[in-house]
Amino acid sequence: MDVLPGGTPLSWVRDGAGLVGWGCAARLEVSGPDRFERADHWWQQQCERTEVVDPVGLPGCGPVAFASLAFADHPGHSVLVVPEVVVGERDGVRWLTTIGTDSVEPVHEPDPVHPPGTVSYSDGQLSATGYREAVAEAVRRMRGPGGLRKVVLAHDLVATTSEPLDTRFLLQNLAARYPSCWTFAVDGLVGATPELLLERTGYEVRSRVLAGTTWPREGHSTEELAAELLASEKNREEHACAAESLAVRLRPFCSDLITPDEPEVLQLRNVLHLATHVEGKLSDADGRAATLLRMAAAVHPTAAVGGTPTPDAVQLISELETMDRGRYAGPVGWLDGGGNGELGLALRCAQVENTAAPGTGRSGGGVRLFAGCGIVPGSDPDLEVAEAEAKLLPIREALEGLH
Ligand SMILES: C=C(O[C@H]1C=CC=C(C(=O)O)[C@@H]1O)C(=O)O
Repeated sequence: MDVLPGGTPLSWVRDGAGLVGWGCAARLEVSGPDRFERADHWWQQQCERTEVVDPVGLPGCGPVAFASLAFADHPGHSVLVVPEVVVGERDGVRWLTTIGTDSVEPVHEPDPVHPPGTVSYSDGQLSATGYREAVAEAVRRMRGPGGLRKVVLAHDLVATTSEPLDTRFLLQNLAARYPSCWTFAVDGLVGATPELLLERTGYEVRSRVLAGTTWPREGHSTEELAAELLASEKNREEHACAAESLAVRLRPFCSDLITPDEPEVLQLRNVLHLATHVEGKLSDADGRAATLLRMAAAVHPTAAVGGTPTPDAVQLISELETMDRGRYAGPVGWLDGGGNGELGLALRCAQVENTAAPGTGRSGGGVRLFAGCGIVPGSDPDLEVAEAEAKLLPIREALEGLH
């Protein structure tokens, strides 16, 4: 991450390993219900046209596309960026890839990272009060007839910085505080997600499904919070919906799929989640295993970000949230030319929109933060507002440079 120049960096880093990139050798923007399919087709074409010299041969070597897909079929656009330069690290091996040009000065002394100055917050398209009402309405509907088991509702918050935002400031702060999360940046969407939608390495596929949350409270030890979370019927129901949705839709691609019966607890600085690790072996019935984007199209949106049943939940999200999620809660990550890649869910993130800082006459920064919560019939709207606040903390603290 330290090698990234300013501008619009690309990142997918966890525990100091992963990929960072910059420059743009090729770019695709797509939208609509067939965005995954079109992105998949485009990437395969790019790879076919590219002559590759790769003496390293690890996943992530050779040409790479950083991808960030819109949550919804409408509205929202999805982006794939093939950087000119990629620096990667995996299993202690470091490499550098240049794409599309010989003239790039690959790794240079990057310009210094600029702090964002003072940060102020204002309501986004859906305020915390509006969010509470949306959650209460969802609970009312779920307690009536209709059969909706779960819906994930989110809201946004706008942060304005007195100085233009240097994305690297956010990336470095997020990676320092959340090393076990995937710190990502693709086309101005920046975050540190704990949730892995799908990882494909050769014929192996993995997922880390998260749903069901608690957060640190005074007078409660981490062990007490974890035990309470595991025993909470409401959180177990939220989690079961999410784990089921992933497993049921991933299974047709696999000759073997292992889904543990019981969730574990994942502990982060700001929250604790119920977590299920799913592992599978891809089948190659037609001589080729499914591509990562094809599988992502089938599993998205899981009930970690959508709900159960999916069509009703997605409809209710668009009715009650009254905001455009953009690429928040969509798949984000990277793909290589060999079919390997990792796609997380774009959570604990913000969309960077550098704008004029109000009243200063200077160019400052604008960032839209997002956080959402799984709502089930047993949800308490006040607690969901507090949970969303806890999920906004990673970006807020990274913006404010808190240690
Ligand atoms: C939708 C978000 O989180 C999801 C992932 C983990 C736990 C969740 C929950 O307990 O509600 C959410 O399903 C978010 O962080 O914006």
